[in-house]
Amino acid sequence: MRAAEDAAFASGIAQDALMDRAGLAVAREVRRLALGRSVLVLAGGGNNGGDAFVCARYLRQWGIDVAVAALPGHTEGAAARMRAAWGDAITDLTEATPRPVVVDGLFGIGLSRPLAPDLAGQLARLTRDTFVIAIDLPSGIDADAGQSFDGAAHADCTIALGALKPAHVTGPDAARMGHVLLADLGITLPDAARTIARPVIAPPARDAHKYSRGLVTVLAGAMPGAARLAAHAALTAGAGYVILAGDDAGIGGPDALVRRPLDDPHSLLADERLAAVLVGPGLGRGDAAGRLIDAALACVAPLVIDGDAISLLGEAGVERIATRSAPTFLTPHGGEFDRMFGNGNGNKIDRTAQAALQARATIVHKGPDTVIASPDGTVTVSPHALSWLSTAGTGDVLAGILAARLRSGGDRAAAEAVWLHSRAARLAGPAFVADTLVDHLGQAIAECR
Ligand SMILES: NC(=O)C1=CN([C@@H]2O[C@H](COP(=O)(O)OP(=O)(O)OC[C@H]3O[C@@H](n4cnc5c(N)ncnc54)[C@H](OP(=O)(O)O)[C@@H]3O)[C@@H](O)[C@H]2O)[C@H](O)CC1
Ligand SMILES: [K+]
Repeated sequence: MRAAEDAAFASGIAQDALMDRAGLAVAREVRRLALGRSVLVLAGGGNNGGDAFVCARYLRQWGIDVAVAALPGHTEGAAARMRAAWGDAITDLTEATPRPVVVDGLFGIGLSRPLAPDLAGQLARLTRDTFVIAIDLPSGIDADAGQSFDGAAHADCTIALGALKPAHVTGPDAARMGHVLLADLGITLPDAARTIARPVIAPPARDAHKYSRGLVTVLAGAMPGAARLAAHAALTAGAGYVILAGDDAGIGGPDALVRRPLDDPHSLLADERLAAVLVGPGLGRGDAAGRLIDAALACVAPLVIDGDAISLLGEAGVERIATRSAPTFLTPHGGEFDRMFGNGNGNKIDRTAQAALQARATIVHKGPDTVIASPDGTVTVSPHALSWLSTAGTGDVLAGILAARLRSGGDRAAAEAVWLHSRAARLAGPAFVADTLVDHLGQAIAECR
C-alpha cells in the first residue's frame, strides 16, 4: 500500500486529493450505515486521523449530527490541513462521550506498537455498545498480520482503503474487522495476493471420456476411511476414473470407485494415463506409509500430498519435493505446515509464498484463512471459511477435490478446489459430517458457470 501510494504521488496525485477520496469513501459508508443516528469520529495524529477529519467534514456538510474527538499532540502535512479544514469543535479523547455510531480513525497502517493501556481503555469505553466503523483498520492492529497486539479495537464494519491488507484476511485480528468493505481509491496496485473468487468451470468436452476427464489414484493406509472419503470426493468433483488402492480399502464407498491392491505401488503409479496421485489421508506413520510416500514421490504424475504424508516427510521432505519433475501440491493445516517449513516469522501469506518457492510446489495452507501459494509467485487467500469445517475428514475431502481438479483446472486447480470445498460447506451447513460435503459438490460446481 505504501508503494502504491508513493507511485500515485509520483504520478501527480496530490496527497490532499487522495486523503479526500479516502475520507469521502468512508463518509459515504458512514452515512449509509448510520441511518440518521448521531456520529462520533475519533481522529489520530497521522493520516488515518486525516481521513477521519475529511469524513467528519462531509458528514457535517450532509446535515448529519457529528462530533470529533482527537488525540492530543502535533499533526502535520495533509492530516493537519484536513484538521484545519474541519474548523469546528474538537474534544479531547478522554472527555468524549460515546454516540450510537463511532468512527475509529485513530490509527491505520502506521501503527508501530501496541496501544498504551490508557488509550486502549479509552477506546474500549467509547466503542462499547456502539456501532463501530473503522477507517482502514480497527486501531491497534498490525496491518501486516505479523503479530497480534493486546488492547486493539474491534469494529462492526471496516472500510479498507485502496486494498485489503494482510490483517483483513489472515491471522487472529481478521475476526476484529466485522464486515470488511473495500473502498477503491483509484490508484494502481502492485501485483499482490488476491482473495478467492468463484471459479468458472466448463462442462466436460463433448468427446470427453473417463481418461480425458482424469484418472486419479488415491493411496490408502492405516485408516482407509479417510482415503475412501477423499476418493469419493474426487469422483464427485469431476474426475473421470478413481482408483482407491490399499489392502483393506474395499469396504463401503460408492461402487464407481475402482479398488486395487497396493502390493506393487511403483507399477500402479507408472500408469501414463494418471492425472493425479493422492497420498496422505489416513496414511498412518509406520514403515508401510514411508514406502508409499517414496513410491508417490518417484512417480511422474502430478501429486497431492496431504495429512500424515506431510508430517512424515517433515523438513527433510522439502528438498525431495523440490526435485520432483511433475507438479506437486501440498495441503497442510497449520501444524503440518510448521512440521515441514518451521513456524518462522511473518504472516501466513508470506510464509506460505516462501514455502512454495522452497518446495517448488503449490501449497494450500489450510485454516479459517486458507492461503494458496504457487511456485510462480501467485498467492490467493480464501479468508472466510465456515468454522463448522473444523472437523475430522473435511481435509480429506479437500485433498480429493484437488486431485480431481488437476486435469482440467491446471494452475487454477487449487483455487477451484478450495472454493468448491468452502461452498459445499455452506450448502451443507451448519453442523455437517465431512461425508455430507461430498453430496453438495454437484450443486457447488453448478454455480461455477
Ligand atoms: N499516505 C496518504 O496520503 C494516505 C493515507 N491514508 C490513510 O493513512 C493511514 C496511514 O497513515 P500514517 O500516517 O502512515 O499512519 P497512522 O495514521 O495509522 O498512524 C501514524 C501515527 O500514529 C503514531 N503511532 C503509531 N503507533 C502508535 C501507538 N501504538 N500509540 C500511539 N501512537 C502511535 C505514529 O507515531 P510514531 O511514534 O510511531 O511515529 C504516527 O504519528 C492509512 O491507514 C489510511 O487510513 C489514506 O487512505 C489515503 C491517503
Ligand atoms: K482506524
